Amino acid sequence: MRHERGLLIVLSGPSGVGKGTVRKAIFENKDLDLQYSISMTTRQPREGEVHGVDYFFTTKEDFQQRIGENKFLEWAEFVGNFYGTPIEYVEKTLSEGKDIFLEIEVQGALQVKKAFPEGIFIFLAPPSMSELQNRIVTRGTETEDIILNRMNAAKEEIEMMDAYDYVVENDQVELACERIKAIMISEHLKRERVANYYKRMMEAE
Ligand SMILES: Nc1ncnc2c1ncn2[C@@H]1O[C@H](COP(=O)(O)OP(=O)(O)OP(=O)(O)O)[C@@H](O)[C@H]1O
Ligand SMILES: Nc1nc2c(ncn2[C@@H]2O[C@H](COP(=O)(O)O)[C@@H](O)[C@H]2O)c(=O)[nH]1
Repeated sequence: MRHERGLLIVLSGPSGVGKGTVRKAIFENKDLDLQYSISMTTRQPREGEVHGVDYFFTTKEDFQQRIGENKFLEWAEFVGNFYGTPIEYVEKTLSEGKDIFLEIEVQGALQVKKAFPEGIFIFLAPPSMSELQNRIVTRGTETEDIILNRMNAAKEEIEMMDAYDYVVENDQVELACERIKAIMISEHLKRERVANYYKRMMEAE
């Protein structure tokens, strides 16, 4: 039996920890029937990024107008750019009983937790700060200044780990994926058990 609304899963953590890499690996498994929430950003596209696949790229003016129109479930300014989760797709997906997966930074995740306390909040943690820096440098997409700012943000973000339901270390991509899949399966089973229990109670009355 499937509960009526889908699950909202938030994967968060510092820049460069591997959220995108792990998320793409999770989405390779089509059995999970998971929808990805494509964020909107004012950041310039990186080489190879596609509008409507990686992000919806937009201007600061358009982003600010959307904030005024309450078009975001959450939004945040992160190291000089705006990022936000379009609310309409999230609501539509959940109301169709499908699970939705958000990959966002920490300020945004905490906003979502207030709006959706029933969501599943997963913090992806690096094996060490030096490995985090190594990953973001090796990715080769950011300037030295931006890397420094993102590493400074990472120190504050790591302090918020306690606010999450789960902490998953991304030591190896395959292991991190397996841990996240196990969390999602276990959360589904828990909700099904609760729903079945209530159904039995109602039938017994
Ligand atoms: N477990 C891992 N071991 C080694 N390298 C990894 C691992 N996971 C990801 N990486 C590498 O680390 C770099 C950063 O990964 P990725 O872009 O997925 O991070 P991110 O958290 O999505 O970053 P951002 O928040 O800036 O978008 C990439 O070059 C990726 O290949
Ligand atoms: N609060 C939000 N954060 C988001 C969203 N989409 C992505 N992000 C996070 O921003 C940083 C930087 O991303 P990058 O692509 O410029 O490296 C990273 O932690 C993303 O996960 C969002 O909609 N809201």
